[in-house]
Amino acid sequence: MSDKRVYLYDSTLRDGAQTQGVDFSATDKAAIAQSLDLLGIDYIEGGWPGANPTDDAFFGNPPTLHRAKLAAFGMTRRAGRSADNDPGLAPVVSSGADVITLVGKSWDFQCTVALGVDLDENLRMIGDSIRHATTKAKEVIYDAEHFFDGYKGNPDYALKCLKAAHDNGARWVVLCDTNGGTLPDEVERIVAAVTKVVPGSHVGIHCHNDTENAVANSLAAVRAGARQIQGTLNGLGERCGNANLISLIPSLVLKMGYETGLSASDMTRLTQVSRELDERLNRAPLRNAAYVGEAAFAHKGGLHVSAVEKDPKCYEHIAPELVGNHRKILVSDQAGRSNFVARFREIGLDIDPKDPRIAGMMDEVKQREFSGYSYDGAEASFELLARSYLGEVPEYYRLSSFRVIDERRWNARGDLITLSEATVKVSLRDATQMAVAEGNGPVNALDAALRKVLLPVYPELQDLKLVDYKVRILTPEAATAAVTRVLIESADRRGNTWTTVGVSGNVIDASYNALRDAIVYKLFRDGASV
Ligand SMILES: CC(=O)SCCNC(=O)CCNC(=O)[C@H](O)C(C)(C)COP(=O)(O)OP(=O)(O)OC[C@H]1O[C@@H](n2cnc3c(N)ncnc32)[C@H](O)[C@@H]1OP(=O)(O)O
Ligand SMILES: CC(=O)C(=O)O
Repeated sequence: MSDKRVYLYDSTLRDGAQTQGVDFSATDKAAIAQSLDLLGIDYIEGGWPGANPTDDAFFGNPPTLHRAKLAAFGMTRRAGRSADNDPGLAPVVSSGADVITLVGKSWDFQCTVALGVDLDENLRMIGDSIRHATTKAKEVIYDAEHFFDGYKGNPDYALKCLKAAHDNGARWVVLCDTNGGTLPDEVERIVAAVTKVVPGSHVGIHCHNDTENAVANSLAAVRAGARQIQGTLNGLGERCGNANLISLIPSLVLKMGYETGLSASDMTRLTQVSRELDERLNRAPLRNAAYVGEAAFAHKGGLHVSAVEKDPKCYEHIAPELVGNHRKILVSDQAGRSNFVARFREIGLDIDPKDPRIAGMMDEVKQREFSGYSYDGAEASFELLARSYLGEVPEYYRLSSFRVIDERRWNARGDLITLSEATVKVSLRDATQMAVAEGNGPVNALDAALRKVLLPVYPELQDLKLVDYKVRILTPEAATAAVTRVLIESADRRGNTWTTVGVSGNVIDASYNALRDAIVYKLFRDGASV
């Protein structure tokens, strides 16, 4: 095996499950394991058999893996027990997993304080447990908890712990920066010292992100000779998390020239895998996530876009496609002509880059951004603005007025309820039409009334769904008189999504503006006839 091969060990389902706010079901775990397997990760740590019913259910019916080895996690035997008579160790070693990973102490301070055992007994706990595990699984790994703190305090003892594991059959000894306080230069120095005792091809690294250095520390360990990296998807994990495999893998492969189990085509799935995890956790993906974030290759500054148009290398450290991401050109008050021209090309708007109307459009966007609009997250409103400026957007309807009433009252059953009612009046194909609708809130009522009046003429709107509604206060110092910005995300059944923006000192008015753009954009995209 090449000296450049680094093995990836994913702990999303174990250390990741220790993240505040994360609670995987056994089904979640199976789906994530399959996604990691497809990606080309070498080891997938499924959890701790015997620790909770979810992990028991997962190991009771493990997913079929084609490329990865499944690892079961546990701790070394309790003090004073034998390894084959330890009720905590038993479910781990009999889990049927290909690999058993046992965490054990390697910091003398932890032995005396946390375990309350003498240092020799801890060495026996490690050796006995590892030896016992080797009789039950094909491969055994020792996670040396607090290794770096231990090494700094008592290097001889920390190394003895590694030797106890290695000499008793551990395939890997993994140096854990459990408290996450070690810096890259220390990691590199200490790992280099360890490889004089245990060969680097048997040394792994497990870093926590408490100083935001988990990825840098893992890369430093590899530089010093370690050949296994433990980490998690999107950096999940106890406290500040673990080393983020999603950003670590491309750095390791594309920048440092190491090999992993991922092929170049597997790497193009990184963005998808990262976002699928966020989707499962019901949280928004981090926009500025390295490599895979929506903003990782988004260009906003006019100078940047002008140069990226000539050669993307001017402002991109790698081609976004290598990790399955894509380039994005934003239009905002930071934009120059190049941003506009690039954006027009993206939306298929045919305009000569030298057209003098572009300057007028730029002024209008900058003025609107000054008043609170933000177009870099509301592409559909920008497209409507640009196309309207060029006279391409028909007037599908003209709003004459709307009125919204909120009422809080007791109903006949004695419950306190709040209802909204909206009335809209529009001119539509030369006739005035009016509709009234109720909703659980004013925007909901307004949306319902607009649909009621527009649907008979534009059946396309049947297929318009509002999927997200966000309000941001732009002038909090003005308290309840503040200017608000509303962003609405809409979707249709074909899977198209688009975002629109509205701004006003009145939140209903701002919502109407964003709602109007959402409707008009849908009609325009569908080619609705006026
Ligand atoms: C660095 C890490 O992230 S390691 C992984 C940490 N993950 C978790 O803890 C999640 C899963 N853990 C659990 O579900 C529970 O803690 C269990 C089932 C493992 C143990 O639960 P309990 O038996 O109730 O023990 P509890 O968690 O309160 O305390 C841990 C015990 O293990 C002992 N212990 C801790 N580490 C080790 C070790 N490496 N080897 C042997 N014993 C250990 C502690 O001294 C303590 O013993 P005590 O009960 O005699 O005081
Ligand atoms: C094993 C582990 O999770 C740690 O030491 O951080």
